[in-house]
Amino acid sequence: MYNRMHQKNTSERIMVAESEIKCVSNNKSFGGYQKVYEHFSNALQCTMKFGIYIPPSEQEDEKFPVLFYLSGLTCTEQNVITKAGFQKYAAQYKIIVVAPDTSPRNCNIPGENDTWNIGTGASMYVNATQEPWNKHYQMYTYITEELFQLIQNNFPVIKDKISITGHSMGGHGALLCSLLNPGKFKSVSALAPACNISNSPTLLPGLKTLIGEDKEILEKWDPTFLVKYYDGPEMQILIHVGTDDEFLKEDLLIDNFVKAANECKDNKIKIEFHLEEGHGHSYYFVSTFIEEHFKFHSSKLSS
Ligand SMILES: N[C@@H](CCC(=O)N[C@@H](CSC=O)C(=O)NCC(=O)O)C(=O)O
Repeated sequence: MYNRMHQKNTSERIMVAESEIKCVSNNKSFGGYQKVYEHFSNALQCTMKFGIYIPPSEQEDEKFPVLFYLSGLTCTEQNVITKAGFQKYAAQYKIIVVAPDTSPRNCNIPGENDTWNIGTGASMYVNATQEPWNKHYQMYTYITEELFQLIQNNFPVIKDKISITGHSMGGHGALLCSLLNPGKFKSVSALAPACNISNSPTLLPGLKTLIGEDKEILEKWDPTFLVKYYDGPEMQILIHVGTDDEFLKEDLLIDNFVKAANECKDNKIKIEFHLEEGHGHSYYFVSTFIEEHFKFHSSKLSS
């Protein structure tokens, strides 16, 4: 099956236990292939797309570590694969990069497309409990179980070498998935992450829509609350953010996360924080520092 991954045509269909995945685009890039697949998600009960970059291989059946990249509000799988310029580093460090979409789509939920920070493109990477969102908005399960397994079942993956990163709401997602699953990810990093979602004026409306208003429940999905009680293996977290990031002061609340991480017992959380002069929130910032994140993850994935 691995060899089929490098076929030039895009009509390949790969049968998996859960559902068929279909390659809908395939572009050669830095010796590897940037592909986009489409499949029906059982967790989300809708059709989803994900990007996957397969690095160049030197021998048949070569397997690679994996980096999940979670994107932010308004994104699809396309933003990072067309704007971040990561393929050069994924090829250099021989890492598969998985770029999921940011939410279920076309679920016919009233209001799903009304605003940029609620519903479509705004899953907050949580499992919704509120009707009617809960039938489809199970993005935490999609990322940490369904897609996590699908990638291992269908691509040349080294199964215990999987890391996670993300930008903005996706940075929140990367911190959330790693803190709730101690040891599942070899490393975690984030670019301009939303660290304290239950206090973020921009992200809280989308979160409340999905899981309600109960403060205790909101905090269960908030990395700044979770990190205090983290009791897994020691975790080093690389974070970059720009001084001119429009969301820095009111929405990202990175200082709250760092303060809470310092309260974690046995000092298990070590944060390498970079405040970058003059940078904003966009993919011009992401593409500037993405190489640092590949270097960081490569050092952990190869250990
Ligand atoms: N309000 C604007 C800005 C939206 C925006 O900046 N989205 C960021 C993520 S914000 C938190 O997750 C982003 O990644 N945009 C995609 C891109 O390609 O820049 C709007 O409505 O667009």
